[in-house]
Amino acid sequence: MRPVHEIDLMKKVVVGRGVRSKLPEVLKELGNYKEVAIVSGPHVASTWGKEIKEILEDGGFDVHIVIVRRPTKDDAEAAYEEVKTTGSDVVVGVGGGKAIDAAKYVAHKLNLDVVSFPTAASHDGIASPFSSLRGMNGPTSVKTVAPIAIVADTEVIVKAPRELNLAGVGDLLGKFSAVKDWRLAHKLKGEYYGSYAASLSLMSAKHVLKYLTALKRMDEMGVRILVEGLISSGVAMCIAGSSRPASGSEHLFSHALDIVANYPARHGEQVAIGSVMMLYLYDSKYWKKVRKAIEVLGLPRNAKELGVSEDKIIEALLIAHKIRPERYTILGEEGLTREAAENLARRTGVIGDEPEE
Ligand SMILES: NC(=O)C1=CN([C@@H]2O[C@H](COP(=O)(O)OP(=O)(O)OC[C@H]3O[C@@H](n4cnc5c(N)ncnc54)[C@H](OP(=O)(O)O)[C@@H]3O)[C@@H](O)[C@H]2O)C=CC1
Ligand SMILES: O=C(CO)COP(=O)(O)O
Ligand SMILES: [Zn+2]
Repeated sequence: MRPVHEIDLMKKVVVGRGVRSKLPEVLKELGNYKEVAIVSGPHVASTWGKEIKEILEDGGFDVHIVIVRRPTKDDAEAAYEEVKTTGSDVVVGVGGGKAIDAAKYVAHKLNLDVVSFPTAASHDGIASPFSSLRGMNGPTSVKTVAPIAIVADTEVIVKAPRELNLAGVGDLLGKFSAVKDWRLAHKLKGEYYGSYAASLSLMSAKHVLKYLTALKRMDEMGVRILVEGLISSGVAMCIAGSSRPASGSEHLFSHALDIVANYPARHGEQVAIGSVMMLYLYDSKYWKKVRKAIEVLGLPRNAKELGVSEDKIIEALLIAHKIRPERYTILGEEGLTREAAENLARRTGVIGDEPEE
């Protein structure tokens, strides 16, 4: 039990078709803002970013677009310097994970509110108080600030590249193992465990299995289900005050793969495969369910489809436990032996020809 538990949550969530037109009224409802900094990537800035700027200007705001090219601390710092010179009083992140992470970073440094306007639903950072930027302390996310509002326009997100949105589904599938790891750490190490946050996170993964057909279609209904799942997971992190409910050994595997193979695939694609392997270690029936879901959705199933060599998978499995030693998981303190890692990857079909039936 924690003596004091503070929770920062968003105040407003607007999800639906065409809700970008509601941005001015959402901002007016939340604060007395006048100058808006839109933080966006170069491609999105010239498409959706431009349209959002016009919508906000029509709503009476002064708007500055600040471009972030790479998901690095240096680029986020440059964005911070630029936003500072504009004198903006609110930040709106418009884009995929990179833009929203940078927007949260900038807002945190300037002590401003930040609104999340995802143009792709590629992971649960769209709703969490964490940013994942290269060049920070290691590959894991760092605490920045929770968005004060999320405005998710399904008409926008449905037009994002399908692989980006599918990666968001993969990130949600990771919650099956993440929550198991959290519970394990509570039982074995006495770590704080919040059952409400854990349930919320787990529910987002269960929703994926329940609504697999709509998610496979990834039409506006699918996008809505996905966004709601990502928000649910983001809220779980807000409640827990850490990414613990949403990130366990499957995320460690993904972070390790980013290190050994230099960011070979999308976050959620790696996490989903990691979850299959970690659930196998738990001897959970869910390893096959998650594997089946991956197959149905068309997410990468193995090393080849991820675009990495089988050796890199093994290397990642061998170092995963060292990434965040303070967060106990099924990988334990010593990690896996090479033989165990190879067996695990082979039996789950991540390397080799066929998974175990
Ligand atoms: N905060 C967190 O908890 C987490 C954060 N991350 C971080 O998130 C980032 C990955 O996010 P992800 O969304 O996959 O990648 P990006 O934000 O890099 O987006 C990928 C590409 O898609 C483009 N794009 C975005 N939306 C659209 C759209 N609607 N139509 C067409 N193109 C679009 C982007 O354009 P443009 O170039 O204009 O941006 C970019 O070129 C990484 O930096 C990773 O570290 C990962 C996991 C968790
Ligand atoms: O991706 C995340 C949750 O889905 C954040 O996880 P990390 O804190 O491990 O970076
Ligand atoms: Zn994740």
